[in-house]
Amino acid sequence: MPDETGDGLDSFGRHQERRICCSGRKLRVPGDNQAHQNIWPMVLSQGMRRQGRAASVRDGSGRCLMGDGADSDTLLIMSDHAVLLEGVTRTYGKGATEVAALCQVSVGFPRGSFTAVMGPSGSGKSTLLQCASGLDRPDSGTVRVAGQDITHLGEKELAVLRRDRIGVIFQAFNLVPSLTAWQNVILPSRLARRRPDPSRVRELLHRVGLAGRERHRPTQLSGGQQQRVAIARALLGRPEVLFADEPTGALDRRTGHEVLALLREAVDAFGQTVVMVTHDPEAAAQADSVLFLTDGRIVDVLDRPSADQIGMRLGGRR
Ligand SMILES: Nc1ncnc2c1ncn2[C@@H]1O[C@H](COP(=O)(O)OP(=O)(O)OP(=O)(O)O)[C@@H](O)[C@H]1O
Repeated sequence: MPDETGDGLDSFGRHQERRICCSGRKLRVPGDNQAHQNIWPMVLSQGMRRQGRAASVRDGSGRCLMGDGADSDTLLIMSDHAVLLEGVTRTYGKGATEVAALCQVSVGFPRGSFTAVMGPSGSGKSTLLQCASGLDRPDSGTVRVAGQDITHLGEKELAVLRRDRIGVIFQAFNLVPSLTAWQNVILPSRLARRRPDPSRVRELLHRVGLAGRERHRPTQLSGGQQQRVAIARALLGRPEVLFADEPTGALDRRTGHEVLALLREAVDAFGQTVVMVTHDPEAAAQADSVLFLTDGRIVDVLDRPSADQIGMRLGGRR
């Protein structure tokens, strides 16, 4: 198949097959002069073009998902991504201080999947999460959440989206200082006019190791405990997508395991989608796939790797 885009990809961006495998739905795409090709729509390596040359797209059972002339946009949406980034670029600063935090990143996170994002410090992991969750705007490219293009949404619409569909566990905890741990956990539900189930709130606080701390205010809690309040808060509403930036970084081993179990359960029992930045190979090994960033670009994806395999990929330190 000729490299028509000049960037190492054929007209269907098919080089992703070589290095991308995941829990996403596998589609079969007919090539020009080849039998049906399998492609993995979960992650599109940066630089993938919309070629729009697929004659038709069929799923594994041969059912036609897409007809003549439809473009790869349709293909991507049909593959049921909870979050989809296409050609996302985010640059900070200007001139001599300019930093390209993300360069043409295209990646899809399938509904009900758990993805870990890894890479060296400054490789763009947090920026990826911020752009994907609508907390930051890319300079170019698009971000879709549940099929909706959020790139140009106003602040009010973004706030509603984040309240109703997205949970974030970020390094800045954003707890309300005047509220107790319990009140902080239920605040988003209250704002969304939902009545939180007290037994679920109790269970979550217990599982993140905060039993007995329900009435403490943030200033009466350690940094790690404050983060755990934020984790319980993000999990309570069972959002469609959960973005977690180093959720276990400040936790002891036992609580870290419990938090990872909660994230895994969110995916397995409730079909939520989790995207988690971590530096810890043990934590990343809980995910369905691990995506590696370097200098703002996706450079590799591993499917269900072990902690040892992840350690090897990071530089053979294990
Ligand atoms: N607000 C900002 N202003 C200027 N530069 C920024 C800003 N935010 C991030 N950067 C730069 O963008 C690059 C990517 O940052 P980012 O925080 O996404 O990296 P990271 O992979 O999450 O790093 P770490 O693992 O250290 O948290 C870095 O070079 C960083 O210095």
